[in-house]
Amino acid sequence: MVAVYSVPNAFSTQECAEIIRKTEEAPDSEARLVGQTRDHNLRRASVVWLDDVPGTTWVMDRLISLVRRANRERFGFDLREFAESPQTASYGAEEGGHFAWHSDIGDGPLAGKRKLTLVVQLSKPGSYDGGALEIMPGAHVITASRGQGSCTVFPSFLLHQVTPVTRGTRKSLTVWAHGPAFR
Ligand SMILES: O=C(O)CCC(=O)C(=O)O
Ligand SMILES: [Fe+2]
Repeated sequence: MVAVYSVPNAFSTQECAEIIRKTEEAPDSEARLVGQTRDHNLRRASVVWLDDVPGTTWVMDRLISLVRRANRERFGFDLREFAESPQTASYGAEEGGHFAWHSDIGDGPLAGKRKLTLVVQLSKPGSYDGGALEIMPGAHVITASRGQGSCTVFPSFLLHQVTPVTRGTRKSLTVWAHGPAFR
């Protein structure tokens, strides 16, 4: 089984631009980690919760159908709900934007039920350097497509990272699908 499922052009260039424009109008918060700690060595990014951005229901609808498709075609996990708002993250070179190796499954009531993680690349690949999304399903690291609008889905327990952004800004959109905890 290939551990990472990807869909190129899951969102069009215009749709990515629309999501960026709408989230930039919303106030952002410095990224908090699973468990609400703030560890800048682990992650530096600013985050907007999509539920706080008006007029983005269509985005959630698209994300849900992408997760359903990935789960049907690849993972077959017991998924029950989308218990957390999708999150847009902005990783800027000036702030040293990055997210070190981590798993998305945490101790909290919601983070403990995460089963699939879906990430959409919102930025044009040439607009930033670094900022690669890397996933480690085993001995090898898989680098997610950088294509704007591409979507990458993987089990939330897999270690993954965003390498430091060294030029420009990388924006991404993440959503989790939840279900009974893995045993
Ligand atoms: O921005 C990304 O590509 C990954 C985000 C992430 O790993 C997370 O929010 O848990
Ligand atoms: Fe993550």
